[in-house]
Amino acid sequence: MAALGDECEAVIEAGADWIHFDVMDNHYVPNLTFGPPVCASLAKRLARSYPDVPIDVHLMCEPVDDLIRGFADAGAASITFHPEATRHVDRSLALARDLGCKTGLVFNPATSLEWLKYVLDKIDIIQIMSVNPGFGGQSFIDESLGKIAEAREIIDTVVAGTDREIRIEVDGGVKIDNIAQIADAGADTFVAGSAIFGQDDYARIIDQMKNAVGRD
Ligand SMILES: O=C(CO)[C@H](O)[C@H](O)COP(=O)(O)O
Ligand SMILES: [Fe+2]
Repeated sequence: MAALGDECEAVIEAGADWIHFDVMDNHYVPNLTFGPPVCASLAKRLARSYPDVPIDVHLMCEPVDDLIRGFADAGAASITFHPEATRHVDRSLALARDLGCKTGLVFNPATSLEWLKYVLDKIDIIQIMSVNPGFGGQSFIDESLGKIAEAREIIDTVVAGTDREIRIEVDGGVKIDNIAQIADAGADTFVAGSAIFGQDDYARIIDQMKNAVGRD
C-alpha cells in the first residue's frame, strides 16, 4: 500500500491529472487487484496533499452494485463499469450518481455503443477499451479508433448546445506514439499504465503525451 501511494504521488507530481484505479475480480476478467479498502486508504492519503486529483475507479467486476456502494464510500470521484456486468444498467448508473460519483460505461473492443442509447443522460464518461480488459501492457487495438469517432459523433449530436460534459476516456495501450491519433479520433481523456510505470522519468513521458495532444 505504501508503494501504491508513493507511485500515485509520483505520477501526480509528474503531471497526471487523475488516478485510474483498475479493479479486477478474477470473474469478469481473469485477474485480481484491489477492493474498496485499498481505495479508501489511497483516497485518504491523496486528500492530504492532492485533494483535487480524482480517483477514477474502473470496475472490471460482475456484478457491480455492491462494489459501486463500496467504492463510492471509499472516495471514488468516478466509477465506470462494463454494461454486460450488471443486470440493470440504468439502475447501476443511477446508484453511482445517487452516491455522488460521476458515472460511465466501459465498452470492450467487441461491445457495441448501442448500450448508450437510453442512458446517455445518466453518463459522464464513455470509456472505450482499446485492449481486452484484464491486463496492462497490451497493444492498442486499432479498430478502437473508429469506435472513439462514433462516440464523439454521439456526444456532438446529443450534447451540443447543452451545458453537459461527457468525456471520452480511452483505456489500454495508450503510448506516446499513438496518443495524438487517439485524440484526433475524438478522445479527451487518456489512461496510460505501462507507458509511464517502469520508466525512469515520469514527468518527461507525461509532458510528451500532453504535448502530443496539445495540453499543458
Ligand atoms: O483497464 C485496464 C486493463 O484492463 C488498464 O487500465 C489498462 O490496460 C492500462 O494499462 P496499459 O496502459 O499498460 O495498457
Ligand atoms: Fe482501466
